Amino acid sequence: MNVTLSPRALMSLLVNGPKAMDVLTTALELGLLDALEPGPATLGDLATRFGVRPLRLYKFLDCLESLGCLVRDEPGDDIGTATYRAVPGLRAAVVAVVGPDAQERDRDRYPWRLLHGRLAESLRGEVSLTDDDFAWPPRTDEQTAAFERSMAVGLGPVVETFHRHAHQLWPGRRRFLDVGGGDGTLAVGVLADAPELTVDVYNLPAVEALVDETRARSGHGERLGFVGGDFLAEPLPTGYDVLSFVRVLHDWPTDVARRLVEKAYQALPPGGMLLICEEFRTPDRLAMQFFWSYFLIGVDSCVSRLRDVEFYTGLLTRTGFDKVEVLPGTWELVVGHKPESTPGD
Ligand SMILES: C[S@@+](CC[C@H](N)C(=O)[O-])C[C@H]1O[C@@H](n2cnc3c(N)ncnc32)[C@H](O)[C@@H]1O
Repeated sequence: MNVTLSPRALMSLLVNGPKAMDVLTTALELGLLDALEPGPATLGDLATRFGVRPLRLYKFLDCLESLGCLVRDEPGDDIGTATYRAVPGLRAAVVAVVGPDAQERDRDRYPWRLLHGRLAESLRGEVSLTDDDFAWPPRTDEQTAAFERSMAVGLGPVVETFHRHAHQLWPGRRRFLDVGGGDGTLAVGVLADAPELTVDVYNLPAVEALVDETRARSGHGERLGFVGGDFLAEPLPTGYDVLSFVRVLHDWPTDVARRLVEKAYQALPPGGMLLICEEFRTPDRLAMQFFWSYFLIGVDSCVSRLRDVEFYTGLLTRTGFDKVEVLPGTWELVVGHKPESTPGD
C-alpha cells in the first residue's frame, strides 16, 4: 500500500480519523473485507450479497479508497459494474488495531491525555509526566507488569522473524541470553524452535515474577531461566553462546547503546553470536511508533531513538563483530559474530 497525499489531503483524512475507523470497522464486521481482499468484486454483486443499497455502498467504498485501502476499476457509467479489490493484508491490519489484542488498545491505557492540548508547554519542559504516570525504567511492580505486557503485545513480528530464521540461528548453539528480554515471550517462541537450546532472560530483578508466570504458562520448565541484573551497572553475564538485544538499544543514547554492544562482545566467547532486532527508522516503524513518540515527549529519561539499520551494522563492525548481516523479516534481524580468534590471540 503506497499512498502519497498532499499535506492538505492528509489533514482532511486525519481530521476525519474516527470516521475512517468507523468505516474500516464496519467493513470488517459486515464481512466486506473478506470479499474485497481476494477481489475483484463488482459493486452490484457486493450490494446483493450484503443486502445493501448500491449507491450507498459506492460512497462507503469511496471512503475506503480515499484511505488507500482499495483499488477500483470503473469501466463505464453504471456503478454496478465497478470492480474493487482491497490491498493485500487489509483485513489482518484492521483486526490488529480493533481486535481484542490490539496494541492500540493497550497503548490507550497510558495517561497520554495529560499531554493532550498541552504539547507546547510540554515541549518547553513546563508539563511532564511524573514517575507515577510513567517511569523509565518502570519503578513499581505494577508499572513493570503493565509495561512488559505492552511489550509482549507488540512482539509478534519479532517472534515471526526469529522463527523464520531458526534453521540458521540455532544449530550448534546451546545457551541463549535475551538481554532486556521482557517477560520471556520471545524466549518461549525460540524454545519451541530449538529443542537443544536453553534460554535465559536477563532483566531487572522486578521482572522475575513475570518470567516465572511465562515459564509456568509455556510448559518449558527449566529450559527458560531468569538472570536478574542491571546492564547499566554491571558486565553482562558470561557462559552464553548467543546474546540478543530486542527493542532495547533504541531506549538509550548512543554512548549507552555502544557500551551495551561492547559489553555483549566482552561477554560472548569466540564464535559467539549477537542478535539485534530493533525499531529501525523506516516510514512504517515511525508510523507504528507514533504513540510512543507522542507520549514520551513528556518523559526525559527514555530516549526512544529510532535509528537506521546502518547504525547497528556499523556499530557491530566497529566493536569487532564480523560476518555482520541483516536477515529479512517484518522486523529485520541484525546478526554479528565474535571472531573465532581476536586480535592479540
Ligand atoms: C522496550 S523493552 C523490550 C522488551 C523485550 N525485549 C521486547 O522486545 O518485548 C526494554 C527492556 O529492557 C529492560 N531494561 C531496562 N533497563 C534495564 C537495565 N538497566 N538492565 C536490564 N534490563 C533493563 C526492561 O525491563 C525491558 O524488559
